Amino acid sequence: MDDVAACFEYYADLAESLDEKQRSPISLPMENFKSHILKEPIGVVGLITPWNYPLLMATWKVAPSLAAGCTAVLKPSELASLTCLELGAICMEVALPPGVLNIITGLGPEAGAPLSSHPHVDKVAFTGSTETGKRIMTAAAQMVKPVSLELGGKSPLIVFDDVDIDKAVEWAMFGVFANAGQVCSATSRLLLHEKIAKQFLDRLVAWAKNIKVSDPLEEGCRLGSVVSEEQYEKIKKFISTARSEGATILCGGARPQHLRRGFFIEPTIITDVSTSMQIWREEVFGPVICVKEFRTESEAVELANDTHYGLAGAVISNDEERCQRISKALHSGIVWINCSQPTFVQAPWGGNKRSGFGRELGEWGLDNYLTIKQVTKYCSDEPWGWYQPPSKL
Ligand SMILES: NC(=O)c1ccc[n+]([C@@H]2O[C@H](COP(=O)([O-])OP(=O)(O)OC[C@H]3O[C@@H](n4cnc5c(N)ncnc54)[C@H](O)[C@@H]3O)[C@@H](O)[C@H]2O)c1
Ligand SMILES: N=C(N)NCCCC=O
Repeated sequence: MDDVAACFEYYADLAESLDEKQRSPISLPMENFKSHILKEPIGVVGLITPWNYPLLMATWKVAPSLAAGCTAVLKPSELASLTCLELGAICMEVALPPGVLNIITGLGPEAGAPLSSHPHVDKVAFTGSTETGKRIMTAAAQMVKPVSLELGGKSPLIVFDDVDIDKAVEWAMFGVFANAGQVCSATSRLLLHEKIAKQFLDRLVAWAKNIKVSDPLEEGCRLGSVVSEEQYEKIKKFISTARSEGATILCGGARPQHLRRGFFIEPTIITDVSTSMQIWREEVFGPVICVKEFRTESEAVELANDTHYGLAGAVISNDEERCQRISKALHSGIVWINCSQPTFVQAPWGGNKRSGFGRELGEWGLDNYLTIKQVTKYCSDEPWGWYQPPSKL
């Protein structure tokens, strides 16, 4: 909730500085022309959002689109619509003019799809799965409608042999067990330098077993249930497929014994993974991490980039130059050094490859909802002189 409020405050400030930036001049090579730009709202925007962080994901779109001067139609996930409806109630309370923010609930094909194909919706901003992203892009293409897509990921975390093991273990856990792993940028592929792999995994298992798995309303809870039965079954299937493909479930993999009800899954660590396995290639969106070892920096980078996704990547090492090299080498929109997941409204957020395109947050998040117009004026008293004037006989 703090992040939601901070996001609205941040874009309220950017809306004001946008006014100051209007009419900024473009320098031209001819003196008899003057040019400036106008940043204008793109129009009516369709905002389609997922169920993980349901209000925050909606806010990342609602706040900048309204700050840009757009009107918006928000379609939250059918699995988690209530906080967005509450946002609507707050907008009414603060007298946002009717029609500026519209919220429609419903299933994707019924309530979401019409936004991507509607001729009066000028842009669609989508966060969700890669499969749905493709559908939205296809529908929008028929109208040549711009889209921005924040899709899934299978982000790597690379740990070198010069680190403080316990500190690195904690970031590895935060990277994939926070929010029960239902985080698009979760660092769900752990790459360990072979020299520390055994020691690291021993510590990781010990820390993971120490996580309090409970009803999130209980004091000290660090892992709650996943969102739905469907998601629960999907995650269990990923784990059983990994096992049948020959991987080792080093820890977790099942329902915690003390929780008979609810869609709870233990923090799960999977080793003996090969790059052809499903668990290495596909997004789980659950508290499941898979592990591989590497020997050299170039091998680590190659493994890290061995994915169709490109949302985030992380590296933990005490060698600053190595971290800088790896930041450049990773094919992702976000790189974390010596941490995983911290997210700031000021910094751009988004992916490459099948993790989508476009950037949310920061000034880039506002640009998503603006279109740029050039205004160019001829300011000489002389005629243009390209054609011969008809002779005045
Ligand atoms: N990159 C990011 O910033 C980010 C953030 C959060 C979640 N995600 C991704 O979201 C996914 C999980 O969320 P999900 O299960 O809600 O995704 P989803 O793609 O199933 O649904 C997302 C939204 O799209 C709607 N939708 C479904 N079909 C549609 C269609 N044909 N046309 C228009 N809208 C349609 C849904 O109703 C929902 O509101 C994961 O893959 C995750 O990685 C990405
Ligand atoms: N740390 C935060 N707030 N992460 C949000 C990640 C959104 C993607 O699912």
